[in-house]
Amino acid sequence: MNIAVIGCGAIGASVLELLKGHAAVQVGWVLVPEVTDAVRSTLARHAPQARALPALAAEDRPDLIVECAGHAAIEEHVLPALRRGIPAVVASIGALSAPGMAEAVQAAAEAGGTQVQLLSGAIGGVDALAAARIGGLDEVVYTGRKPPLAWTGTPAEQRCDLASLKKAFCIFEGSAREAAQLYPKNANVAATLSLAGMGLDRTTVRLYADPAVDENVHHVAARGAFGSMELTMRGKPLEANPKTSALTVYSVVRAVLNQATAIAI
Ligand SMILES: NC(=O)C1=CN([C@@H]2O[C@H](COP(=O)(O)OP(=O)(O)OC[C@H]3O[C@@H](n4cnc5c(N)ncnc54)[C@H](OP(=O)(O)O)[C@@H]3O)[C@@H](O)[C@H]2O)C=CC1
Ligand SMILES: O=C([O-])CC(=O)C(=O)O
Repeated sequence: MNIAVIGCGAIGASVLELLKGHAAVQVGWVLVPEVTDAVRSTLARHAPQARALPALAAEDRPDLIVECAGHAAIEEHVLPALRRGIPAVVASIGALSAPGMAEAVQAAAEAGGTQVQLLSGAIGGVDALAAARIGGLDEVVYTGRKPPLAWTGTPAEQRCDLASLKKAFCIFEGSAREAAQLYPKNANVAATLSLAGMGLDRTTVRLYADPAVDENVHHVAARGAFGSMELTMRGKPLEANPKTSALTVYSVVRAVLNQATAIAI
């Protein structure tokens, strides 16, 4: 299988490293806005066969595109690939909270006769929640808690002084749709849980900057016809980006390998 990886940041570089040497999967393309020295160096170490480009050319036809770049990459790369019939796996789930974007993704996949897989990323239990939805859900509440540093460059900076926080501070309470729009790099899990469960407008989200934690802590509680579930993930952040949990990388690699092996789990 010859794949294109979109993004070569904290997730993309780690994905390239973990896929290196897998006989069944070759990375043929890495799509980035600009081919910097850092990108060249990552490719030299982990994917020397790959070509780094700002976009696929018309004659480039990967078997799968793997998005780990950010919300803008959905419109820029994923929609055109889907329309061409190239399947995709996507990490930036929060992008689907923008008006009309979920419909655009669906229309592009249908036009190309292909499928896009929304990855579970930093959270677990998505399988259980999506199954529970079939029977009917009454409530889903997601609470995300990250160290103050992980909220730099976000609207949380206007809500509190992140550097001097002494105790947990609730920087957001509202719907998953609003959370994903305000915190595109920190609320993909909120969007994932709501797309699997009760939808972007009916899923309650609370986000905390918490100096007492050094991991990215995700808690989900759900009730419905199936019974109830409660799950806490304590994800180790990636060194290259404290906003992102390492499990996101493993989730991307799992999805790619599942497409290339005889038994998928
Ligand atoms: N589902 C989940 O649980 C999670 C999802 N995510 C999603 O994954 C994304 C990437 O995370 P992470 O690797 O930590 O972020 P980084 O900022 O470390 O890396 C992003 C990479 O994508 C590139 N990029 C940005 N925009 C585009 C674009 N339009 N087309 C192609 N490449 C682009 C960047 O290039 P440059 O540096 O040149 O801008 C950079 O190489 C996040 O923005 C988030 O949306 C993250 C964590 C969890
Ligand atoms: O990686 C994480 O812990 C989750 C994350 O950033 C997000 O939900 O966007």
